[in-house]
Amino acid sequence: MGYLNRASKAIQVANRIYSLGPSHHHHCYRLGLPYFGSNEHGFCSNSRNSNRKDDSNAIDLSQYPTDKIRNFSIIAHVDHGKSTLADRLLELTGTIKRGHGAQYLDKLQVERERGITVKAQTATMFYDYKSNETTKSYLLNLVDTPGHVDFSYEVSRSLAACQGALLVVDAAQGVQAQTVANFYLAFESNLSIIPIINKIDQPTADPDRVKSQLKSMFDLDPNDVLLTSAKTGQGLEHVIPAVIERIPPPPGKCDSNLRMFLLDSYYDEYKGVICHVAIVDGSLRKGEKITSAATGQSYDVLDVGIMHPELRSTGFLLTGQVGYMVSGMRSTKEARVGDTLFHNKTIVEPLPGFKPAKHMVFSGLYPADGSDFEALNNAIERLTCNDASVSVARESSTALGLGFRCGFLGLLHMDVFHQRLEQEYGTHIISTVPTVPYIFEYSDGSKVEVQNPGAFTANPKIRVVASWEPTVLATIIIPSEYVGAVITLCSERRGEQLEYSFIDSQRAFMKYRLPLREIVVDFYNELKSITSGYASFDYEDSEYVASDVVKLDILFNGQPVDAMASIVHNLKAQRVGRELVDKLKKFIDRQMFEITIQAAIGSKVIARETISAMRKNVLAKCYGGDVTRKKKLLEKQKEGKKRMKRVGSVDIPQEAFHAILKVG
Ligand SMILES: Nc1nc2c(ncn2[C@@H]2O[C@H](COP(=O)(O)OP(=O)(O)OP(=O)(O)O)[C@@H](O)[C@H]2O)c(=O)[nH]1
Repeated sequence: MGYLNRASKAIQVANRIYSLGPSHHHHCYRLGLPYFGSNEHGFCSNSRNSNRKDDSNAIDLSQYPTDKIRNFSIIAHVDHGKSTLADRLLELTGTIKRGHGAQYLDKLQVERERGITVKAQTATMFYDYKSNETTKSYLLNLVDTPGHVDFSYEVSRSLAACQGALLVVDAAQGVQAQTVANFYLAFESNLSIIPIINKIDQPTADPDRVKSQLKSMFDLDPNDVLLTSAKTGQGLEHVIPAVIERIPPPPGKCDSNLRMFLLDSYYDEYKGVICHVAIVDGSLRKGEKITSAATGQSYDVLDVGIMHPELRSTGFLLTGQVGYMVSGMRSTKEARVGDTLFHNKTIVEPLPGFKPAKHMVFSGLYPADGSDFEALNNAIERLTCNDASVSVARESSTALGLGFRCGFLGLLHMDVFHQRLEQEYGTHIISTVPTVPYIFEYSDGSKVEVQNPGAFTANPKIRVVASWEPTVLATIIIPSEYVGAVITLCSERRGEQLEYSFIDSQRAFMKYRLPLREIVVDFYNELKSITSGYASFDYEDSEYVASDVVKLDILFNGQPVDAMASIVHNLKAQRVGRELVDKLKKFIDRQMFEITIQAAIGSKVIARETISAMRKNVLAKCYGGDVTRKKKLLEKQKEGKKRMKRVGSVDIPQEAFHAILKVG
């Protein structure tokens, strides 16, 4: 986990949540770097100098025409060391002090716990490059990217502002699934790729083997490969010279009208929406008026600058530069990633934008205690300010009351969102079984997309005649001895093998088409466990395929719990129904009356369990009259009650809702 994520995210989080007082971030605003005034005719020449030479902190961006700029990204499989490498490059260029990264404001709790990077960040560095006896100063923009599959949209977003990428591969682990996925993202975007074999200090490092993998899989010349250890510093001195020599400068035209690409945005309590932008053509200055190609909305540019790595106001940004802009947008929803922004009253061709983030996993979120609806509403609103990739719609459930249906990019994205709601906003939530969007066709020819199985009720007049489910194309790389186990797992999950080959004598490469539904629940953990942790896995969205799916209802004392309904493949319905009922039984305490739990498809019951009546008395465990213990126990019971949901007359604990996530 690197400085970039830690610093920028932590600042946002700290300001919003922990009220730490003035942060580095605001300090930087106060430094108020000089504003160079306006110039109608381009800043492309390096003729402009700072008019405030007395300010040693001044950064004069006009000294950096496009040929002195390099924009690049670091891409890698999770844990191959890209954040550590990014930190080292920031240190090497004096952007942060050595060791500063580790001591800097903490990163998000979820990131710390899960060891993943949630959001990509950008930093500008300056480097004096000596070649042929002359020294020239370069401006380098490093765009950090997250590693996890759920966030691959962030990878493609960051690549749009780059002309090159460092492809980092662990010297011991070699090419892994996300190395393949990231390589192709970069390759398809026509980026210059600099292969780096990192962690060469490890005793198990085998750089020659990794070099031949890179050659055979991606046709990368072994002579072009850099060998580094981001830990010991070995080989790092060659990285920036390679960036300058091998990556082309940004291609934009400085004498054209402004075309600015919106890379990302986040919400800052004090400044409002802060946009990360790349200036493709022309230049942008504070005080100008700009318009969004996507919405037609106009804004005043209130502040412009670079991330160095904190926000440093520079008053303008020139062709090819990457930085931030504050423009009085009220919510990150106005800042559409991939949007083109241009000066008012100019006519420009919008840049090719991105596909909007595609929501692949949906789940209902309800307050564990019904009265906390407003608190949950507030928390979700604030959290989505910084994660516009979550879709939110209100819904209500007979079992759970008022709540929200949220769409996520993947299961990890969903988990992270849930965890942040609880950790950062102190909300207690009940989340329903995650589901993927299915398409149903009725006998009258109409089609519906179903994101919420609970709300999908059969209409006796029009029958369902066909159904489709989304699939993914999965890449799996494993040591050859695990091939059999992986093939078994994939066929249990209804996968279709598309490719099977060997990367080298020890590693197999497989491509599968798998129903998204089958990987949403616990696929990755299972894959890891049957391969002793050696499998690497990545996937991309693919088409919908026809599939025989049915709605499975769960009923308590004859009453369906809409939040527990799911859509499952017909062939698996029997088994899933049985497992759900068995599992639920374990979570329901005996109550004053008998409880029946049933799984049903339409009116056909496929599994049934009963819990006989008995009053559970927590105090029975207390011998004698220890008052404090008694009190504690009662408190605990009260706490437990809060997390119960009453369906009809049956109390269902939150754990029961969570437990059923794992079935399927
Ligand atoms: N031995 C050794 N360990 C390294 C080196 N570079 C990074 N690491 C360690 O490898 C682990 C993963 O490094 P990160 O930089 O967090 O990896 P990442 O690719 O950024 O991971 P995500 O941000 O989670 O995608 C950390 O424990 C690092 O300390 C290296 O050159 N040698």
